[in-house]
Amino acid sequence: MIVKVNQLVKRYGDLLALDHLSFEVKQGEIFGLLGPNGSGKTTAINCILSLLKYDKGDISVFDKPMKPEAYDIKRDIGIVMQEVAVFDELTVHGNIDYFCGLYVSDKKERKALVEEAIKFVGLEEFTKFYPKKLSGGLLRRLNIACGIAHKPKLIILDEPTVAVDPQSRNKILEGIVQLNKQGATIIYTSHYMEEVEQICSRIMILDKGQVIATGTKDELKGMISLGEKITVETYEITSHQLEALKGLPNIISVEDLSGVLTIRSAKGKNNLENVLETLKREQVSFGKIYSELPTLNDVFLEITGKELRD
Ligand SMILES: Nc1ncnc2c1ncn2[C@@H]1O[C@H](COP(=O)(O)OP(=O)(O)OP(=O)(O)O)[C@@H](O)[C@H]1O
Repeated sequence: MIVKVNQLVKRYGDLLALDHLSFEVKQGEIFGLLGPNGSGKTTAINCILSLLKYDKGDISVFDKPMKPEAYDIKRDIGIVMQEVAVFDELTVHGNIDYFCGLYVSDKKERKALVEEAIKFVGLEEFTKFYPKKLSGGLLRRLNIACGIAHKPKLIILDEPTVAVDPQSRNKILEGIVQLNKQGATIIYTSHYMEEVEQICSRIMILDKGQVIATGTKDELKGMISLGEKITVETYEITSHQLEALKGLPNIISVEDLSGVLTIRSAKGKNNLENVLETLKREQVSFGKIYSELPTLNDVFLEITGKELRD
């Protein structure tokens, strides 16, 4: 096991930030930690890294107990924290070389690793730039290069795409998948469900320091009753017509919000076909109609009763 967290409890004064949290990260996974702001993601990461003292529980990394002085373990971990942490006095190249140098003393080996990291995050044209001259997205990419240049076995990224432009965001996500393909196990925290769905092989959903659910995205979606969400833009709909839709098989709910119908149905075949037939039969005039599968937000909503997004 790459990481094992057992019954972790962390309090900040009266606030219970982690409430008997247990989970495991296996070799080769991109493990997603998904939760709204304040759910305890950063606290969990800081405990795993022994940056934070906790009240109860055990943590092991690479099957060894994790402690503040476990330098042999720390050497094989790459960290990309939420806050960009680079030196303003050093150039892009200088920063990556500095951080890589903390782990790799051989000059020739380090030179190759630094070059590779620069190429990897696509900062070739900016190697002589100082951090202050970089855009937010490029700065994040530099932050990532500093965390991964020494080729760690475990890479922990805490919300690396917050406030990043779409181009850099895609570059970062592609890069994470690439690092994983090259053999690194990844822990990825985010409150963006789309990103987590896109890249993570397994996802743990956190809320108020507790595990809400864990599984692949399909397993998580299979845990809820919602199977499909059909949206219909109607011009006008009578209560009789609404009742006809509500009476269809597998329907969970039909909501009418100023002419936009949201029809939620349980897993089952032909939901869209049945809705279309009913609209036609009941002579409901409508514009757009589209069907969507459940998202991780729907999973969160059904389990906790609130939205994942703030
Ligand atoms: N140093 C601290 N002192 C007191 N409370 C804290 C401290 N750090 C975090 N908290 C609180 O602990 C809870 C968990 O915070 P944490 O930062 O771990 O959540 P998060 O899921 O990482 O959120 P975000 O996405 O906003 O970073 C929150 O209620 C937060 O306000």
